[in-house]
Amino acid sequence: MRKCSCSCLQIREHHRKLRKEAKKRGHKKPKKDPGIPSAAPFKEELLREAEQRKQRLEELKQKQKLDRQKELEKKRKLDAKKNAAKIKEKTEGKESSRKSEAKTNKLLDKNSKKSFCRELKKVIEASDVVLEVLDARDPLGCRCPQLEQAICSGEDKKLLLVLNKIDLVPKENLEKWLNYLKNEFPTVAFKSATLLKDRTMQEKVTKRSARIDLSRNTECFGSECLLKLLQEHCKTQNKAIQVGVVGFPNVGKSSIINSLKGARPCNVGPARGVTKSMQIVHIDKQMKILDSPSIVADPSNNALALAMRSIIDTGESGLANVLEGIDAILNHCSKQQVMMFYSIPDFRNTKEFLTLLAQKRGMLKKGGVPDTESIAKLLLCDWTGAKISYHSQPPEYQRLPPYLTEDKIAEMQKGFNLKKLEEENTTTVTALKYPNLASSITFQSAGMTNGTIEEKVLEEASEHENLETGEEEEEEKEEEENFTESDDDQGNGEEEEEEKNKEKADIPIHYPSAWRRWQMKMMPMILIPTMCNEEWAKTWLGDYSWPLTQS
Ligand SMILES: Nc1nc2c(ncn2[C@@H]2O[C@H](COP(=O)(O)OP(=O)(O)OP(=O)(O)O)[C@@H](O)[C@H]2O)c(=O)[nH]1
Repeated sequence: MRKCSCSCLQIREHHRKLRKEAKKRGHKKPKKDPGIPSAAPFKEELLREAEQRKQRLEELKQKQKLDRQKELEKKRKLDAKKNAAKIKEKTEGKESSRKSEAKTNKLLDKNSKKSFCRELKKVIEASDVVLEVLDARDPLGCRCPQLEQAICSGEDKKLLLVLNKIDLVPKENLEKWLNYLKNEFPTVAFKSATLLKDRTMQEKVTKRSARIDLSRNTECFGSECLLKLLQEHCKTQNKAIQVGVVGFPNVGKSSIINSLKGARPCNVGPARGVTKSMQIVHIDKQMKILDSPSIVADPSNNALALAMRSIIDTGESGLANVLEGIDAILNHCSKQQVMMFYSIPDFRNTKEFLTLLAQKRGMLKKGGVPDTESIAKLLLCDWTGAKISYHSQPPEYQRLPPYLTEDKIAEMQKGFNLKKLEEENTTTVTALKYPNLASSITFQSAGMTNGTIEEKVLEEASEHENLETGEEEEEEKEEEENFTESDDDQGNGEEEEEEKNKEKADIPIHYPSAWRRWQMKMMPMILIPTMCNEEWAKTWLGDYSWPLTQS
């Protein structure tokens, strides 16, 4: 008992202390709402009202909560929209930069095509004799009727055909072609030296000669025959002559010049379009040889001609052309032979062929995906390069092109010792090793390839293209504008609604306490009768009733 009374006292003492300290700090306890006195009239009504008000308050709170949630959702949506817009801007930026890149590429392409034309024209105009270089694997496909016509129509110009890369076709096929071509223009069988000695090469050769036999690549065939032919013509002319070397890309123009010179003054490579401008090479006092950039293939050519004879853009934008090119090549070859040559199983289409080949050669992208694009580019280079052996057959019936009459043929042959040429050709043919017919892929030529010789033609084509691309761009712009306008309209409507909701949510709500509300309600009931009746006032208000009663 004692213990308990002691602890009670201590607690009371503690509470007193706390109250004292609070008083000192001036902190008063908040007054409690006394509520409605139980004797008050209309109590139940007031309580009901209070209940209703509570309910309304709850509803309002709920509504405000919902509004806030809506607002948050809208904010989130807006943020998402902004982010999407940013991403779109970025991608559009990239796209536009890609577009501009493509445009510049196109421009470069156009400019280079123009300069190729210009340089080729210079070479043709400056030449007394023009050598049209043909790839022995598809001689007809390497002939350009526009070029031949331009030379035939010019006075005192001679045109010779040089059948290059004869080491890549079967002997019997080569002979057939020589017999066919000699009926139109004097033709020289040729095999260029593909690995010519310069200082760096000599070092390599001495180091590696023990292992690799380079004689096949360093030796050239037909150069003596060609040089003799040109020198004889030079004698008949009684002046120094200039010999232009022309042809489609990769036919071996520069390699022929290097072989004639016995050195490497001209750049050679497996890529197309290595030579970009006219290059003069002095053979002797009487003869200069002019290297030229390739003939620009006309876009109106069929897919095969474009694949084999044009400088295809191997960038991203030109990928479709590369695949189309491979497709065209495969369609013009014997499938069985292609399968044998590449040692791959049967394939249904070009894509499958490229996939199989990429897998076989280990050309894989990240995750082991076959790199079909790279293998396609490589193949395209291979088919005009220095390795693959394929052959096409000359047409059964020889039909002369319209610009080539019998008289013109005789005129072109004049001044050349054709008998000697034939003899020299046969010695060249017999001196070389050839692939056998079975191992060489049979290829179906697409015929002569149209080329663009005149710069004017290119300009007209580019103007036409510009007009088309301009129209396309305008259409794109219009579409974009329509899209953004409709987007803006939607956005404005939503924003207005949001603002209205915000205004509604911002209205402050003050709720008086229950006691205050009771007072307010009861005030007129007390005041009106007291103002009218002195007795009532005295009983209700006592001494405070005098100002009311006096008035
Ligand atoms: N097997 C073989 N390959 C050759 C022969 N002549 C040229 N080549 C190869 O063919 C490819 C193209 O040779 P280029 O001399 O650069 O051909 P181009 O016509 O000057 O090429 P562009 O300058 O691009 O027009 C090179 O890889 C040469 O090594 C040849 O007689 N036999």
